[in-house]
Amino acid sequence: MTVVAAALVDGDGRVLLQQRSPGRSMAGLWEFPGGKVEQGELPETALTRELKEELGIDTDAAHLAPATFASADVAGRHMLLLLYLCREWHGEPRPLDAAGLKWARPEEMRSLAMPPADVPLVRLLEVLIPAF
Ligand SMILES: Nc1nc2c([nH]c(=O)n2[C@H]2C[C@H](O)[C@@H](COP(=O)(O)OP(=O)(O)OP(=O)(O)O)O2)c(=O)[nH]1
Repeated sequence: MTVVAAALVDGDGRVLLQQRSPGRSMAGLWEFPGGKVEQGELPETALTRELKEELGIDTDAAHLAPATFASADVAGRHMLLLLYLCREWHGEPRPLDAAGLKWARPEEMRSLAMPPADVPLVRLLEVLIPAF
């Protein structure tokens, strides 16, 4: 399965995380907004769709910059997670599909419970989004 996710970065270098809702796999963990790419769908189209569904924001594929990826087994299935950086969007993110939203500096994410596949991604974000 291919999963696309976004690190939405604000003007202070903070990244938006959402908390997985009760009843879902990995409930309570903090993840990057996104989801599964559907059959025949372009990854950027899937991510734009997921960001609209989950956060109510509008994004343009031109503002989705490929950042890194994770390759991991999730519940017995292979998952390839493509992480994009996004610094421009329209609208105020709302938790339409999540238990909550949180803006966090990459170094703050180390103390948050996140899916195992996300841990190496966070290390890279610390480099990509320097403190200022
Ligand atoms: N959106 C997102 N998904 C992630 C991250 N890390 C990670 O392992 N995943 C996994 C969780 C899910 O298995 C899958 C994302 O698909 P989804 O969000 O559409 O999955 P879902 O909860 O509807 O379905 P399921 O896993 O309960 O079957 O990728 C992440 O940072 N963001």
